[in-house]
Amino acid sequence: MRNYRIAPSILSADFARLGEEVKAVIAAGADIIHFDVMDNHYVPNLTIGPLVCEAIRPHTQAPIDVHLMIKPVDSLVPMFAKAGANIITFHPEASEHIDRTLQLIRDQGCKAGLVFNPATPLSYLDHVMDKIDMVLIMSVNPGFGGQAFIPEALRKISQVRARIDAYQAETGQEIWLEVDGGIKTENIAAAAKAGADTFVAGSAIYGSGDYRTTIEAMRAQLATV
Ligand SMILES: O=C(CO)[C@@H](O)[C@H](O)COP(=O)(O)O
Ligand SMILES: [Fe+2]
Repeated sequence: MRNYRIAPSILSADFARLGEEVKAVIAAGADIIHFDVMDNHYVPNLTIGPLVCEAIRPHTQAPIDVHLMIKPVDSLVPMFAKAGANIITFHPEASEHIDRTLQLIRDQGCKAGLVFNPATPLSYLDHVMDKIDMVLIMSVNPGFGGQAFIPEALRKISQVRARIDAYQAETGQEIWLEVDGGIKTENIAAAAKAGADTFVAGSAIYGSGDYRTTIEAMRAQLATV
């Protein structure tokens, strides 16, 4: 069995009690905090920035996984690194110089990743695998929590899994494969079977009455893969 990681998206948390909400999901068995940044430009929604990242940082030792849905990208990277981000991912269409942005994230001491919308081609991976710590496959179009999982994402996850395994065999470099959007207890095993190892879930966890029960149910599903 792979080493699976569950990453609740705080987009569906109670923003008035964000520190407690972050602690609660980690205490309930989650591994990573997923932090969705939207700019009302690259995506049609507006969320949170580095100040909020800095505010939640003292509330957990778990990695903070910052998903940037913003354009341009580079100016905010050092601000999020300073605010305590551990992983920073961005959408390749939103960066003028993808290699430079990946390097900038690593230079700031964070893990770097590329995010693929449902219609974004995987060819963006072609010449930058050496600078990538995580690939994030969107299983919804970015911008909102609570959307339905797009099944075609499974095929894309399988294709990325094959690329990662081949690259890892050749170089030894570890690359995580995250899936984001519409992940629930009912479909998490399918995403794992396709090759994902890190699972973002916002509404399915924060919208459930009992975070621990939901995370345990997800892990039980992962144990069947
Ligand atoms: O990046 C995004 C949406 O753009 C996600 O991280 C969502 O916040 C996940 O929410 P659910 O689909 O799990 O409710
Ligand atoms: Fe996200």
